[in-house]
Amino acid sequence: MAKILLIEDDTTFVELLRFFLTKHGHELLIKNDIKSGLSALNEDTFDLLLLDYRLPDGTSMEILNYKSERALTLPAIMMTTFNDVRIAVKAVRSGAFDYITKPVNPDELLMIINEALLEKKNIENLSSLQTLPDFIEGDSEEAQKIQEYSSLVGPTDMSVLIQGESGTGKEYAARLIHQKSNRAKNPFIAIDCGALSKDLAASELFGHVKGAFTGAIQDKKGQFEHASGGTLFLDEIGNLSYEVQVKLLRALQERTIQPLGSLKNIPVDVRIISATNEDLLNSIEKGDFREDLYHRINEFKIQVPALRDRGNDIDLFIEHFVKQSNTELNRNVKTVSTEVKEIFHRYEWPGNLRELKNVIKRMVLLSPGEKAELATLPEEMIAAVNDQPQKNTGSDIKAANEATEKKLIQQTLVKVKYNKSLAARLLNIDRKTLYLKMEKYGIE
Ligand SMILES: Nc1ncnc2c1ncn2[C@@H]1O[C@H](COP(=O)(O)OP(=O)(O)OP(=O)(O)O)[C@@H](O)[C@H]1O
Repeated sequence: MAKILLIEDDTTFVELLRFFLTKHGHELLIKNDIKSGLSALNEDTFDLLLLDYRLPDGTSMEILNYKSERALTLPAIMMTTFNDVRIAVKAVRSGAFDYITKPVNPDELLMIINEALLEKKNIENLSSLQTLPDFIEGDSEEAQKIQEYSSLVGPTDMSVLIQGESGTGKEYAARLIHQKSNRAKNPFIAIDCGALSKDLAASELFGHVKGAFTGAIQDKKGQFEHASGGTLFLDEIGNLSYEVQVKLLRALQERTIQPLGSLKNIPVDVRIISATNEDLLNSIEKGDFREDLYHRINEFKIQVPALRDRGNDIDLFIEHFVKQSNTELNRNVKTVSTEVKEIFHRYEWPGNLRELKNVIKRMVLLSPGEKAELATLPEEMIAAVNDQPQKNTGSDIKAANEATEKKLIQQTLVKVKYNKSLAARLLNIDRKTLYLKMEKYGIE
């Protein structure tokens, strides 16, 4: 049983949810707008948030922001209309556990709630998952490179920077590196820097002593100390404030930390793996990210490819996620129809593997038989594919162009012995564009 805060203004729908969720043993507190929702959140503790996106006094992004600022760990599920799916993806990036589109399928909602509660429990019980269940390697050249690089860099103590779009598997890659390291038996602690408020980030990383700031009622160890002997995974590192970046740099250089409010230097032995889905070089140019820290965390870079750039790896993931969903949902889907497969291959997957996993779970849930049909896919996904210009199936022009471009850049760089100004001139592009492309293709 979970204590759920439901923030929704559609009274009929509220009644339906109240009936359904209490029938399944959950306790519900219902609020109809952001203002009353926030004060409920402030006054009481809940296990889960169920949020309607559009509310009379704004959108639920405000609730998600409040949750991040306070570093509240309770999972939030966003309910949106079909047209709001992009917003829903944004919500997930802003810390929502998942989203569900309206009209809500009650079984699907229950499934997501159960998953969210399970994940919350797992995080609370074990912030370091030592095993990587069901890891799919992939056959594409890019995927093989991740394996190869992880094996090479794993046993070293080098700081690794993992770049890739949201949901591509950056945390999975980080766990893989940890597993291949000599630290594998020690903790792997993942911190979502995007979800930490400016004020809490330093205390979360380095700890604090009693009285260090209002609300610091007792000493608290930071994650650097908890990860001792192991790996600290800093996800969305670009979101750390400048002040915390300075402290982090000092911790990495001196291998000691100073809890807030303390003068004591505590030695730490932690390997740092960071991840970002933004271009940190851009952030450096804008003055948002320190260049010295960038070089310190980027002793080795791994680029995790977007799902749309992984060629036929998608077929392996489809098979894998279908099997996983069959087990979780007690279904028996053995194949997907040709139409479904075509949509999967043509869709752009802005949310990458996480989105594919969610779409497949929904598809499996809605498939009573052995074959998953087109009607089980979200309508907006089919519409998005149908709006795209038809691709030349079998030969992906974008991928082919990018491969040619990458090869040309590599050949030119070798020819001019990595003189980038000369290479840029020969390639007829400016230096900045060359740097961006080298970054994009992982050319060192
Ligand atoms: N190699 C893999 N094999 C199987 N499943 C994977 C693999 N990589 C990622 N996944 C699945 O995809 C989901 C997204 O992966 P992950 O959380 O590592 O992505 P991310 O890039 O760190 O996301 P974000 O940018 O939001 O932090 C995970 O829940 C995991 O189930």
